[in-house]
Amino acid sequence: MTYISYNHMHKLCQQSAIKLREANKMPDIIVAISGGGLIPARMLRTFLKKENGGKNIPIQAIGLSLYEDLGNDDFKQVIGKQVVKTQWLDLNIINERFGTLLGKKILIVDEVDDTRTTLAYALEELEKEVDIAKTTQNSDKETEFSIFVLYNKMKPKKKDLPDYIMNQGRYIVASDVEDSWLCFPYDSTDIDLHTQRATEQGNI
Ligand SMILES: O=P(O)(O)OC[C@H]1O[C@H](OP(=O)(O)OP(=O)(O)O)[C@H](O)[C@@H]1O
Repeated sequence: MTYISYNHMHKLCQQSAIKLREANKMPDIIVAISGGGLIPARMLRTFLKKENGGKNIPIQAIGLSLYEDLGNDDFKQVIGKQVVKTQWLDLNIINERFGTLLGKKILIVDEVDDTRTTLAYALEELEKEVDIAKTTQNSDKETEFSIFVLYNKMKPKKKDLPDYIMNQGRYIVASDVEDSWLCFPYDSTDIDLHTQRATEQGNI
């Protein structure tokens, strides 16, 4: 098990904000995948603001949850894992506030890329929103998606991200980690013990 401290997440966000600016990937809008993506998104915003000349970058949240479908058939214990939307963008508010999604740089943020199922789903669904906006607004303006994760587990993935994400510097990872169980501080019921374990493992 790998114990992660708040400090570790915070410092990775600090380093990553610099990387994002240097790679010209400063977003117009952050889309955080709730729940785990909310925390790095907020930490990152602090440092992106610094890199962005003091201008805050808005965070929108989407809720995605991995749902293990156990099915009803006694012989099939686990059919597979699918993603369930628990919250989605309010496009009325986005359009009112930002004009449109089109032409924007959008950074999708999550805390961990495990099987990549959630990220692939998030991107696909957000791309659908862009396609709808292009049709309704009669525009061919592109929206530039990038993805930021704090921890990428180095393991075979169940889903792929498109080449335009992987090959154009649009998949930004703060830390590549071994495939072990990651214990995040917000899941802990004893934060002092948790932080002590994270410190012993050097994740501080
Ligand atoms: O790469 P994957 O295999 O798709 O897994 C990664 C996802 O799993 C966790 O979310 P979870 O569904 O557990 O919800 P939570 O963020 O609310 O804890 C995590 O926050 C990622 O979004």
